[in-house]
Amino acid sequence: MSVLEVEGLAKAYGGVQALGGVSFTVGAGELLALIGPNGAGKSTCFNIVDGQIRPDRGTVRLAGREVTGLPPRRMARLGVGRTFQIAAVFDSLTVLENVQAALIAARRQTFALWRPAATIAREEAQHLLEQTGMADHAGRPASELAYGDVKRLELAMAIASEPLLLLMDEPTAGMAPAERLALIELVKRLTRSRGLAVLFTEHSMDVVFGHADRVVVLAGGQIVASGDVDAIRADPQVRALYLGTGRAAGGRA
Ligand SMILES: Nc1ncnc2c1ncn2[C@@H]1O[C@H](COP(=O)(O)OP(=O)(O)OP(=O)(O)O)[C@@H](O)[C@H]1O
Repeated sequence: MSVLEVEGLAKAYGGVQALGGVSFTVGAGELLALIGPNGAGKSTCFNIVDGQIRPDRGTVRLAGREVTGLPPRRMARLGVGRTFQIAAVFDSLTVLENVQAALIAARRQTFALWRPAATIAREEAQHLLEQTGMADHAGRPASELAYGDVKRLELAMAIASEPLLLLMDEPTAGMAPAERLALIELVKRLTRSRGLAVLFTEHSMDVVFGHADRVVVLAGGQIVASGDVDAIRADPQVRALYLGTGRAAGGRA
């Protein structure tokens, strides 16, 4: 059974058909890239899957259960996590405290008065930092981190809630090429080791073609191609779509 199954998703804004009937699945342990030119409908698709907007038509199923149109809080509780282009970490907390806060929020725990906050979920937080290669930074304020480390911290926080599905909006935006590849390799390792399903948007084609298991290409709200990276790379429609952008297979100029 797929972790995420979307079928016939459609959404119009006034006269603009942002999505015109989109269907795809993401399985456990799979890294699926959703790519396409600006305005293709990627964000609309993400926003439907995490409950921020309701589709006009179509269904969203999570682990076999229909969840179409549920609000974001319910989606989050059912196992949909999301990271945004702009990292959402607390600058004034340490790296470890940020992950502790994410664990506490995920469990809807409150700070027990008789228990110092610093001890709550400390070991699990440390474990998550180890898994994301951030253990050496545990005691540093998040404000001091380099950008690539902020993204790794954000990833540790995102998996703290043990999502079934993680949506990642351009996870490597603003990173240097080597850093981009290191981050997506980490995402892929976590995807495999945790059996996570990851759906990500990405403008860097080196990231997509180097690491995605499958790619879905959207244009004008429709899927124009989907398949493994070799099939997508060779697809004449995809090549035509991206030709003239100055990159081998697309991307923001
Ligand atoms: N709230 C909105 N109101 C009106 N039109 C919208 C709204 N959100 C998106 N659109 C339109 O729907 C279409 C799809 O937009 P969407 O943001 O989903 O594309 P995208 O692939 O995420 O683009 P980008 O790569 O630029 O983020 C575009 O034509 C966009 O202008």
